[in-house]
Amino acid sequence: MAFVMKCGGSTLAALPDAFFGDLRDLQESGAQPVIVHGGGPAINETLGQLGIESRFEGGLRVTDEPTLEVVEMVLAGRINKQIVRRLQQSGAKALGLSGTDGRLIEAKPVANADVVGLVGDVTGVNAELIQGIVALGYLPVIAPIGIDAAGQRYNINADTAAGAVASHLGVATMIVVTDVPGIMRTVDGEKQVLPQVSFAQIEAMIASGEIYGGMIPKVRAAMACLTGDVREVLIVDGAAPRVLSRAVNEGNLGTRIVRE
Ligand SMILES: Nc1ncnc2c1ncn2[C@@H]1O[C@H](COP(=O)(O)OP(=O)(O)O)[C@@H](O)[C@H]1O
Ligand SMILES: CC(=O)N[C@@H](CCC(=O)OP(=O)(O)O)C(=O)O
Repeated sequence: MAFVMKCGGSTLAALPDAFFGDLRDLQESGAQPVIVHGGGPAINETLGQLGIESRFEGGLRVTDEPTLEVVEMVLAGRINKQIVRRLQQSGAKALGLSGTDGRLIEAKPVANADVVGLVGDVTGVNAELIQGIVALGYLPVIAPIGIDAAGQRYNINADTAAGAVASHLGVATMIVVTDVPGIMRTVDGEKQVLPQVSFAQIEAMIASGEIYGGMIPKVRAAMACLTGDVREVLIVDGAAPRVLSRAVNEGNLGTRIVRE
């Protein structure tokens, strides 16, 4: 029972060892996790250190050549290897790759490339390569950099990349691990987690501003991947104890988005 887990940069640094132990247990029990990770805050940090200004348009980082150089360095280098090391420390077998390795993530420029630059949409995923790595007993850890036929690389939002990997692999579940307990709504001045949301509710919450910023690419990626084999997307908090095994085995935490 394979599943794709997207791990956001918002929560990566704070994830406890137990989170990786949980992944090891799931791998050992035959659950076949595949990880796609982000790293937005770490990219911001390095861009800042290098004095490169950065901004977002509609949730996507405006990416020119020097920015892309840093995005690849941070995601495919520092963050990807950090996750692989932590998994290995927990006793899991992990293999880190960027979306350019083995043409794992094929991409094309996004529709508004004139505004955001070298940002990609996924056109294909080398599912055979991922399945081969899983069959060897390794947990694939994928950085969201894409490549086109001409060899041009692209910066891809990690939620978008994870949704595309889930679709192309044909897994039933995608789990989005972030720094909030799910999609929240304020009712009578009190913040509540929505256990389930419909596509219509999502659109209404985006329109009203109740879903904003980094949550927008998550819900868009969720709705986009809930078309083929993918049956559910769970948005959960990385800091919650045993969050992954509870999501996989019980399913009743965070916010669930299902196919309509
Ligand atoms: N309705 C909402 N419920 C919960 N979080 C929301 C909502 N709308 C926007 N957000 C924001 O989305 C953030 C998660 O997105 P982001 O920071 O991009 O995380 P990640 O790095 O995990 O992708 C939350 O920390 C919160 O600030
Ligand atoms: C095009 C685009 O915006 N790419 C993202 C890739 C990393 C990412 O998505 O990281 P999080 O999951 O931590 O947000 C970026 O440059 O920040």
